Amino acid sequence: MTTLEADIFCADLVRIFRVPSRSGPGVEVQALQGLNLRVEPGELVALVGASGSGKSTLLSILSSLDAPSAGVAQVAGHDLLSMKEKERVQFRRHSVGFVWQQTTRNLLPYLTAAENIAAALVVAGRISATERRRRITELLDLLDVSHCAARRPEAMSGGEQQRVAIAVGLANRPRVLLADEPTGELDDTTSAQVLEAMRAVNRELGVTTLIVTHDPGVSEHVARTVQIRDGRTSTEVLRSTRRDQAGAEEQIAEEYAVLDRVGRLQLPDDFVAALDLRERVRLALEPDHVGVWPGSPSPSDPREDKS
Ligand SMILES: Nc1ncnc2c1ncn2[C@@H]1O[C@H](COP(=O)(O)OP(=O)(O)OP(=O)(O)O)[C@@H](O)[C@H]1O
Repeated sequence: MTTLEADIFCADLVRIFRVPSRSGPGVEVQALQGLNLRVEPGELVALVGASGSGKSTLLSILSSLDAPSAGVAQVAGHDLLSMKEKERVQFRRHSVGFVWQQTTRNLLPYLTAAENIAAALVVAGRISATERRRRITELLDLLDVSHCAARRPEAMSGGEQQRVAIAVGLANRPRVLLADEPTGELDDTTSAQVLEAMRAVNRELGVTTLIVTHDPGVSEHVARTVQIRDGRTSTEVLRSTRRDQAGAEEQIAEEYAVLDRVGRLQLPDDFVAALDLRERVRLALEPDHVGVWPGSPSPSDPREDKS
């Protein structure tokens, strides 16, 4: 296991919440159960999971708002478990940018778009007025919201607010951009525009981007989607484009299961349902793959055919 060059690296990450109870010793909720995730510099990854799967818990840890109970968590070269307060402030100002679902968390309501970006620049350190103006213009152009420069959030659409929020998140040239349900409050068309904007900044600035969402539709906009289930990453879908024999472009989506360090993997729900797999399955090691069959012998089992 190596963290070399990864911009986001989690290994065996565990987060346990202790919930007190008046009548007894209380209960423990294991929100993350040994999560593994590696995101390379410049990647754009969507982390998709149902409600309660651990998405917000992971994002709180990656953004240093919360600390894990055990495991390894590193972002942009910072070790989140050993980080002291001074480093945490630097980390949040310079190494990561954030885009949250609620606009009120992203933008100050009494400032215009340009002033919101200026505020992020000023908080992070000394910057000349000329450089500040240049950076604001550059970011508003990049996110295609120059027309919102002098508007407050209340005078912008939901999609414009989120694109300005991305500009604010990128103001101090972070290595990593973390987005929590950035399209959660938007309709489908506007969501697609915001995701396209994130793709553009990822492509043009090379900023490593992690989008956390419950919306499986996001996976159509990114090359890599990681599924989180029960506090663990379970499967991944990798999308690529290739040319068929006639030279036409075709989109390919391939599903992979995540194998953890001790050899565990989760089968996708639809695979389990299709073969009615339950309780135990039969395994066979073949020269180039592992076969998985329902526990009871079935006519489709190749080993049955041989006998
Ligand atoms: N502060 C807390 N105290 C106790 N349990 C918690 C706490 N925060 C989260 N949990 C539990 O941890 C699990 C994961 O929660 P989390 O909020 O990370 O899921 P999520 O995937 O973000 O869900 P949603 O999409 O609904 O926000 C859930 O069972 C949740 O009830």
